[in-house]
Amino acid sequence: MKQIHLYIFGIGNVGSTLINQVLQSHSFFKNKHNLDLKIIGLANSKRVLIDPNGMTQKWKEDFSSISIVRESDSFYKVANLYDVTKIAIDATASKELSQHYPELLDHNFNIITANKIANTLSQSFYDVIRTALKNKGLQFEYETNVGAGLPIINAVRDLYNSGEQLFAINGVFSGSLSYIFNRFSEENKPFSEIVIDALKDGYTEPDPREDLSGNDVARKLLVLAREAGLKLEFDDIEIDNLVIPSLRTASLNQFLDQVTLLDEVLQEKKDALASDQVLRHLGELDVVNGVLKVSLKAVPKSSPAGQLKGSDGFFEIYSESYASHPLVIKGAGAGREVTARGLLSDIIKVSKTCKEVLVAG
Ligand SMILES: NC(=O)C1=CN([C@@H]2O[C@H](COP(=O)(O)OP(=O)(O)OC[C@H]3O[C@@H](n4cnc5c(N)ncnc54)[C@H](OP(=O)(O)O)[C@@H]3O)[C@@H](O)[C@H]2O)C=CC1
Ligand SMILES: N[C@@H](CC=O)C(=O)O
Repeated sequence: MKQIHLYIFGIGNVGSTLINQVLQSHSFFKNKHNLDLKIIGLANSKRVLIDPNGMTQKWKEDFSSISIVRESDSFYKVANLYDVTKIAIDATASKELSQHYPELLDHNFNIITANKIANTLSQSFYDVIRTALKNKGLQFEYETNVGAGLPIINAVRDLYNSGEQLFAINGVFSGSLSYIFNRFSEENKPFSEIVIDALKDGYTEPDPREDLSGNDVARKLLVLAREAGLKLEFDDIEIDNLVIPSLRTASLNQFLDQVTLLDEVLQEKKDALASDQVLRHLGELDVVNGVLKVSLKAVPKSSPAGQLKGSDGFFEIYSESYASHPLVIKGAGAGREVTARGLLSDIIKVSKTCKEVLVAG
C-alpha cells in the first residue's frame, strides 16, 4: 500500500468539498489503486489543524475546536517526521501562498493547485518552479486552473508535447462569467443580482471582481499560452474590464455593497443587442502571433457560444490536425464539485506516478 500524506490549504467552497470527496472514496482508492490517502493538515488563512492519523468526517468540528494559530512552518515540522509522499494542495486564491511554492518544493512537497496565481506571475518565477521540480524530481499539476474539472490543460499539453503545431484556442473560458451572462441574457433581472447569486453558489472567485475585471480569464489564457510554449507576461494581455473605475480599488465589502452600480452599463449593452444576439464573455489565444484577448461580445444566439447553458465552459482548440474542425471541449467550467473532483483526479495521478514508499498494511 502506498501512503500519501495530503496537506490542504483553503477550506472554502473547493477545499471543503475536496476533503469530503477524499474521505468518501478512501476505501475505493485503497482497493482500486493501492493508495492510502491521508489528510494530515488543513489550513485557512489564519489557523491549521494537524492530525498524523488523518482527518475524519468530523474535520469541520475539529477545525473549529482544536485548530491552532498558523505559523509559517506549521506543516513542515510534521511533514518532516514521515518518509512518505507528500502533496500540498492549494485551494486558495492567495498570491502569498503561491509565492511560497519554491519553499514547499524545497521541503519535498509535490504541489497540486486550483489557484492560478503561481502559473501567472512573472515568466522568471514560472521558470524557477520548473527548474526546482526537475532538480527535486517532484510533480506539479494544475488541471483545474482552466475549465475547473474539464481536461483542457492535458489536451493542450499532450498536443504540444507530441510535436503538434497549435494555432489558436478560443471560447468561453470562465465558468463564472458563463453562468452570469447565460442568466443575464435569459432573465429579466439586474446584472448585480445574478453576480451575487453566482458568488453565493460558489461559482465565482472569492472576489467576483477577479472574474468581472477579466483578470481570471486572462490568467487562464496565460496558463495555456505558457503550456503551448509561449513566453509571455500578464501585462501582454488585452483585457476588457467590466468593473467601473470607482469600484476597482474598493474593499470587497464596499464592492458588494455598491455592486448595483454595475447594472446601468451592463443593461445598456444588453438593450443594444439585436433580437438574435446574446452577450458572451470570450477569450482568444492566438498561439501563432502570441496575442491574447479577453472581451465581452455580442454573438448570435444560434452560435455554439450563444447556446451555452448553466456554468458551461467552451473551448475550441485549433491545431495542425484540428485545423478546419477544432477539437471542442465543453461542460461545467466552474462549481465546487467539479473543481474538487478535478483536484482529486490530479491527486490520484501524482500519487500513482510518484516514487513509491512502501508501508505494510
Ligand atoms: N469555485 C470554482 O468554481 C473554482 C475555483 N477555482 C479556484 O479555487 C480556488 C479556491 O476557490 P473557492 O474555494 O471558491 O474560494 P473560497 O473563498 O471559498 O475559499 C478560499 C479558502 O482559502 C483560504 N485562504 C486564503 N488565503 C490563504 C492562505 N494564505 N493560506 C491558507 N488558506 C488561505 C480561505 O481562508 P479564510 O476563510 O481564512 O480567508 C478559504 O478557506 C481559487 O483559486 C479559484 O480560482 C478553480 C476552478 C473553479
Ligand atoms: N472564476 C473561475 C472559477 C474558477 O476558476 C471561472 O470562471 O472559471
